[in-house]
Order: sequence, then structure tokens, then C-alpha cells
Amino acid sequence: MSMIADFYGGKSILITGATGFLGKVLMEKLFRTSPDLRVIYILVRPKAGQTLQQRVFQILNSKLFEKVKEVCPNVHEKIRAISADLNQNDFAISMQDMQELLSYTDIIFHCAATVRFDDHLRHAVQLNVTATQQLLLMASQMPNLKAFIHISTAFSNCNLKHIDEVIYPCPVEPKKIIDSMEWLDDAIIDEITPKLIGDRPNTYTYTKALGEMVVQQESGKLNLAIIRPSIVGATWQEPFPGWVDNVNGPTGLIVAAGKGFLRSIRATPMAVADLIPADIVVNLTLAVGWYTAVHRPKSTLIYHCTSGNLNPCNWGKMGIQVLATFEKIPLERAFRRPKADFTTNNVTTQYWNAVSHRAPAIIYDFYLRLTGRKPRMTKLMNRLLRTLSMLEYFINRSWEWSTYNTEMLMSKLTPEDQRVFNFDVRQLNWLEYIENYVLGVKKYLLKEDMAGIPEAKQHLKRLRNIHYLFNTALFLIAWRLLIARSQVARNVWFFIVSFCYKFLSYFRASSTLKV
Ligand SMILES: CCCCCCCCCCCCCCCCCCCCCCCCCCCC(=O)SCCNC(=O)CCNC(=O)[C@H](O)C(C)(C)COP(=O)(O)OP(=O)(O)OC[C@H]1O[C@@H](n2cnc3c(N)ncnc32)[C@H](O)[C@@H]1OP(=O)(O)O
Ligand SMILES: NC(=O)C1=CN([C@@H]2O[C@H](COP(=O)(O)OP(=O)(O)OC[C@H]3O[C@@H](n4cnc5c(N)ncnc54)[C@H](OP(=O)(O)O)[C@@H]3O)[C@@H](O)[C@H]2O)C=CC1
Repeated sequence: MSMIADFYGGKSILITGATGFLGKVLMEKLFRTSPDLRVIYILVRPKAGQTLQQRVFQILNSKLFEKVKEVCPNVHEKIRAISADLNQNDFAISMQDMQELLSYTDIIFHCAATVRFDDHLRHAVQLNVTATQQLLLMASQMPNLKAFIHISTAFSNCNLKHIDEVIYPCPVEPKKIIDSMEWLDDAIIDEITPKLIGDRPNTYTYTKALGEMVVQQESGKLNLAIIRPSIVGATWQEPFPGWVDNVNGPTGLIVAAGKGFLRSIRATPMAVADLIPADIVVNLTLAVGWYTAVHRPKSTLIYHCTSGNLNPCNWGKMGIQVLATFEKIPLERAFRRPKADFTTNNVTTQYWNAVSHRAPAIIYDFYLRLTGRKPRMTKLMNRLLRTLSMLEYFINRSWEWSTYNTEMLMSKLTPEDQRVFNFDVRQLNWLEYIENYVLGVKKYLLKEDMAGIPEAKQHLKRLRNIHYLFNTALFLIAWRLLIARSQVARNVWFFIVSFCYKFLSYFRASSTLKV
């Protein structure tokens, strides 16, 4: 029997960010391994034209939850969606709902965040810092609360090269930042943002670091732990390999490479690609929840959920495997054949962006215009280039994260728990994982049918022929222009033609002699 699964039995669990990528995998695992849990409360905001119930229905009816429905047929009754907006005071939760949450919650998993790199500082502070502070305040009023698990990111201190499982203070206190966001106007915030974030690349990593400081400062008598995952990728094993449903992190680039939009990327092939599968993050999170509640460590422990120091892989190897998988299993209706190179400096990056990204987009838009359609490729390409520029920081550097607490926790688990809640990244085979990731992107994110693979391959062959034809035509035009303008080119051309003629005459004569 799994001690961890047993622990969650009968418990009331509160999850924020349950509609997000990680939140859904977390909920799935909880229901599947502890179907006898009392209830999972999820804080959900109503979204464009969808009620709360519709949002929950959509999640529970997705492929991700197919296994859950077998082991926990009454899963609909065990999930309680509470209308909440983490940007509002008291999260805009009704008095009645708040009372229920305060009375019954045993464990909190705080996953909600804005993960956009370019979010305005005011909004990022509101969600990643102030909301965390408010949730901690709520938690302190929960008589039955046994553990509060905060999901941060391994990149909250990406301004450092070696990162330990400790909280590094930011120069300005989170409370001062929260206060100032209330009275400063947007223009001033824009002006001071670069100074505040300092040597971090964006508001996301900065506000996640502030969020950790808030957790430390507001800990009071709470049992807290912080988890820092690196770059979360598709699932490795559970509930099935390759599940992913959004374009964040590498996923969007995998799509862009497979569809032939992304042809070059400024990245360091040897830099460590610190990816971590979503199910490993979730297994560690549940193990931490159990350990924090049962063993009640004296201080707030931080757990790095990273792969680099235990089972490193680099971007070069990953890129090659992504492309190799697209050879076997191509995406449908690609714009160009998947083929991409790493560039390493500004000049080559600008050159390949112009030649491989902008020029084909302009030519395609010209073709769309000619055929009476609306041009769209240049706009799409500009967005891709903007996204690439945001991600570049993370694919041109390597970090070292120590994992003492994570390894300590692994050693505390029974063999059964090590199996059921496996977070040992050393067991992961990267090539197999990447292949399943790419397959998952095709099946679960893009919802492409595997039966369409022969047609997709045929389409790629057509694209290859168009490519050869286009290159030949381009070469002939360039050559024609050159010999019209240059005597040297004309002489070379004359020499080649007469050489070919002589060679052919000799070949014909010698074959006639043989007969
Ligand atoms: C020697 C070897 C040679 C081999 C050659 C191989 C060559 C390479 C082959 C390529 C294969 C790729 C495989 C590996 C690639 C490695 C890249 C990995 C990068 C990973 C970096 C992650 C760093 C994570 C650090 C921190 C982790 C976290 O803690 S948080 C989670 C991460 N958060 C995010 O990822 C959010 C990022 N997104 C944003 O901030 C915003 O979306 C944006 C600022 C990027 C864009 O915002 P904007 O307002 O303009 O538009 P938006 O509406 O949001 O989106 C616009 C369109 O862009 C699409 N989109 C969004 N994100 C991505 C993405 N990550 N990749 C691609 N596309 C993305 C989005 O869908 C929109 O599209 P449309 O709807 O069609 O308009
Ligand atoms: N993905 C990654 O690579 C990594 C993620 N992390 C961390 O993991 C956590 C989860 O990330 P991930 O699942 O990828 O992120 P997602 O963007 O997929 O999910 C974010 C979640 O937060 C919710 N949310 C956002 N704003 C509000 C709001 N105002 N009120 C209520 N809920 C809100 C979203 O709800 P809605 O559905 O309504 O938008 C969604 O459920 C985050 O804390 C992130 O920092 C850490 C390292 C890497």
C-alpha cells in the first residue's frame, strides 16, 4: 500500500491553477491514486462564454481523465469548483464558499500564476505575489490545514549560475513592491521595471522570486514547502506518455519546427536543456505534500525539480531528436519541410531570420495576395520571432541546481511510494521521451489523426520538389543576370559550355569506336 496515496484519502484539498497545464495533471494523479479523497476544491474564474461547470466538464471529459473515470467513477461529485479571481480582493469568493474552504481544507497546492514572460509588472505582481500573500492569509485561518505547497520555478533566481535550495532575497522587499503597485501609474511602472528586475530577463522570474520571499515572510505557524520545477514538458509516463495541451516553453517551438515555420534558432547546442516532465513534477509535489504534513520539517523546505544535475541532456541532442521524429511522424499541412539549425551569434541569426523566416513569409503572402486571399504569414512569422527572442535567454545558458532536499525525500519513501510517485529523473530515457513528446504534440495538442501520416509525408515530398524547383529557377535567373552584366561570368559560362560539348563529343566518338 502506498503511504502517500493513503495519506490523501479522506482529505479536502484546495488547488489553485487547476485549469492550467500542471494543475490538471496534479488533479488527475490525485483522483487516480487516492479515489477515496473527500473533495478537491478548485478556484476557477469564469472564462469567455464558459461557466465554471462547463470548464470543469471539459477537463473531466478530456483524454487526460479517461483512466480516472475507471478508478473513480464519481469524480464529478468529488470536484468542487469555486468561483474565484485571484486578481480580486478576497479572490471574489462568496462568504459561503469561503467559510467552507476555511473549515474543511487539509492541504493547499498553489499552482496559479501568470507564466507570461512579458506581463506588465503590475499584473505579474498581483497574481504571483499579492495573491500568494492573500492565500497564505487565508491558510492561516484554516484550523485543519496540514500543509501549504507553493509551486515556484527553478528560474526564480536565474540571475545566478549555481542555485541552492534556499530563498535568495530580492533587493526591494515584496511588501514595498506590492504597496507601490497600488499608487504608481502604468507609465512610471514601465520606467522602473528594468531597474527592479535587474539582471533577471523578465517580470515572470522576478515576481516568482518575490512570491517565494512572501511565502518565507508570511509562514507564521504554517507548514510550508516550495517546489521549483525547471522547464515543464509533456508527461513522461502517466497517465500516458506525451500528454500536453498548451504551447508554453518548448512545446510551441516543437510545433513551429514541425510545421516548418521555425528554420533556425539562436541557441547553444551544448547548453543543458533542463526539461522536466509534468508527471515527475506532480509526483514530487504530492510526495512533498505528504512529507510536509506528516513530518512537519522545522523550516520551509525548497525542492528543486530539475533534470540537469542527475540526467543532463542538451539542446543540440534534443533538437536533433525532435527533427528525427518529424521525419517518421510529420505534422499535417506543413508550411515548409522541418529542418532547423542552431545559430550562435547576432550576425548569423539576423541573416537566417531574413533568409529562412522573413523572405519565405513575404513570398507566401505575395502568393496569397495574387490568389485573392488575405496575407497572414508575415504577421505569424513576426510573432514567432518575438517569441524566440523571449525564449533565447533560457536556451543559451546553463544553470546548476542542487537537489539535496529532493534526493533526501526520495530516500524517505517506501519502495512502493518510489514506484507510484516516481520522481527519479535518472530513469528517464531522453530520446524516447522526446519522441513521445513530439507524438503527444501531434495527437493531444494539435489533435491530428495518425491515419493522416501518409498524406503528410506526401505533402512533404511535394514541398521538397517545390523547393528544388524554386532553387533551380532562382539559380538560373541569377546566372542569366550575371552573364548579361559581367565579361568574366560570360567567359566562365563559355568555358563550361565548350568543355561539356568537347566531353560529350569525345564520349560519343569513343562509344562509336567500341562498336
Ligand atoms: C547542432 C544541432 C542542430 C539541430 C538543429 C535543431 C534545431 C531546433 C529544432 C527545433 C526543435 C525545438 C526543440 C527544442 C527547442 C528548445 C526551445 C525551448 C525553449 C524553452 C524556454 C522555456 C523557458 C522557461 C523558463 C521558465 C519556465 C517557467 O517557469 S514558466 C513556463 C514558461 N512560460 C512560457 O513559456 C510562456 C511564454 N510565452 C509568453 O510569454 C508569451 O506567449 C509571448 C511573450 C512569447 C508571446 O506573447 P504575445 O502577446 O505576443 O502573444 P500570445 O497570444 O501569447 O502568443 C502569440 C502566438 O505565439 C504562440 N506562442 C506562445 N508561446 C509560444 C512558444 N513558447 N513557442 C512558440 N509559439 C508560442 C501562441 O500560440 C500564439 O500563436 P497564434 O495563436 O497562432 O497567434
Ligand atoms: N509550465 C512551466 O514550464 C513551468 C511552470 N511553473 C509553475 O507552475 C505553475 C503552473 O504553471 P502552468 O500550469 O504551466 O501554467 P498555466 O498557465 O497552464 O496555468 C496557470 C493557471 O493559473 C490560473 N490563473 C491565472 N490567473 C488567474 C486568476 N486571476 N484567477 C484564478 N486563476 C488564475 C489559470 O486559470 P485560467 O485557466 O482561468 O487561465 C490556470 O489555471 C505556475 O506557478 C508556474 O509558475 C514552474 C516552472 C515551469
